[in-house]
Amino acid sequence: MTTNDRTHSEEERQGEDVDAQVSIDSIDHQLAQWMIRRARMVAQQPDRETTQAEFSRIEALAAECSQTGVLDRPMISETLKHIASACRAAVDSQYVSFLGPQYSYSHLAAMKYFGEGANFAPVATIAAVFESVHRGDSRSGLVPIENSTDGRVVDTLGMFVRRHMRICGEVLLPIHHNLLSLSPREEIREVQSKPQALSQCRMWLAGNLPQAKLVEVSSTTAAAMHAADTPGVAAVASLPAGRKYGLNVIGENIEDNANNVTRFAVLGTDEPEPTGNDKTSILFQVPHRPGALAEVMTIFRDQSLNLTWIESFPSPQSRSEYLFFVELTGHIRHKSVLHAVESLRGQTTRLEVLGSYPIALLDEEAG
Ligand SMILES: O=C(O)C(=O)C[C@]1(C(=O)O)C=C[C@@H](O)C=C1
Repeated sequence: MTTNDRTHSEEERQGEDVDAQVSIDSIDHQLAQWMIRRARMVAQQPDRETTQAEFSRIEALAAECSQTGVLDRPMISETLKHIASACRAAVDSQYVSFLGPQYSYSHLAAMKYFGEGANFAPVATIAAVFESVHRGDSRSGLVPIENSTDGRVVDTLGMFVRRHMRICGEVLLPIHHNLLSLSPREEIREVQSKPQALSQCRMWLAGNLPQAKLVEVSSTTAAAMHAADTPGVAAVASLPAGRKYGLNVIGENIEDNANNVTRFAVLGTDEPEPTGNDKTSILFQVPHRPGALAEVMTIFRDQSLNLTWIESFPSPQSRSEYLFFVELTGHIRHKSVLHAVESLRGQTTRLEVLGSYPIALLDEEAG
């Protein structure tokens, strides 16, 4: 018998004893009292563990408790994370901003990273997320940066170029789009969504609604709101957005690539410690002369750094000059990363280390 088996059988025995003595109502009372006690305890801890450390602890606990076979692991971990984030929000009025309204994919990613109980501040554009964090109205922000089908999110990269902003984490979210409307499919004359979402469903829309006009709006949830106001209009948006606005699901999982995943960057000033599985994001500009970029690339090669992403972006200042976004595995506190950054200083006209943070995994990769 392992320690775990012993713990579980003891818990099960205790569970049976409880069942014999108390009612569900009294268990609810106790749960509520423990939640209040937890929030008070959080308030008394000025040096609280980070949300991500807390969530890792909760994941491990959920995995252990799910072995009883009574409640499954995601149910236990999501509920505990919800309580943990609500306890934080109760004692700390820091906001997380994202491209809203509620139930946009950015909101779903923010809930995955910060927990459902966090204080959220939806805003109307990606630029407004950056401004909110820059002004200090929000402590953190969450922005889409890259999609597996559609590539980089231009609005986000453009804001990194214009605003000095740090990245302190990332979230990977599988994106399953839905066609949502009050009207039946044959009456849909217009499909609205954010350009990225329309692009991720381009083939499905061309094949299934070839006559419909495609209209770009500020977010997928904005599209769902319009579809709820106007018969004949459909939205490409999340299922929770469709539920919120009372829309019918006309088509489910309409993304062209079943493995459609968007990566979100978490904006904020936190500086996560190395975990052993980190990446570093860098933004730089090289002098406008032949071979300048090739020379910079040798710096990464010489330090044996593995580049996981590279994107070029036109400089807003000078036509035909480019900035480069690079992500590499490793933390800025690792010698090889630090040496590379020091060498880059001598060979670039602009250099920003956006941040070092843990590499995100999809739920199925995390186990
Ligand atoms: O409109 C939303 O729901 C968003 O959160 C934005 C966004 C994006 O721009 O990439 C996020 C994820 C999906 O890829 C589609 C849309």
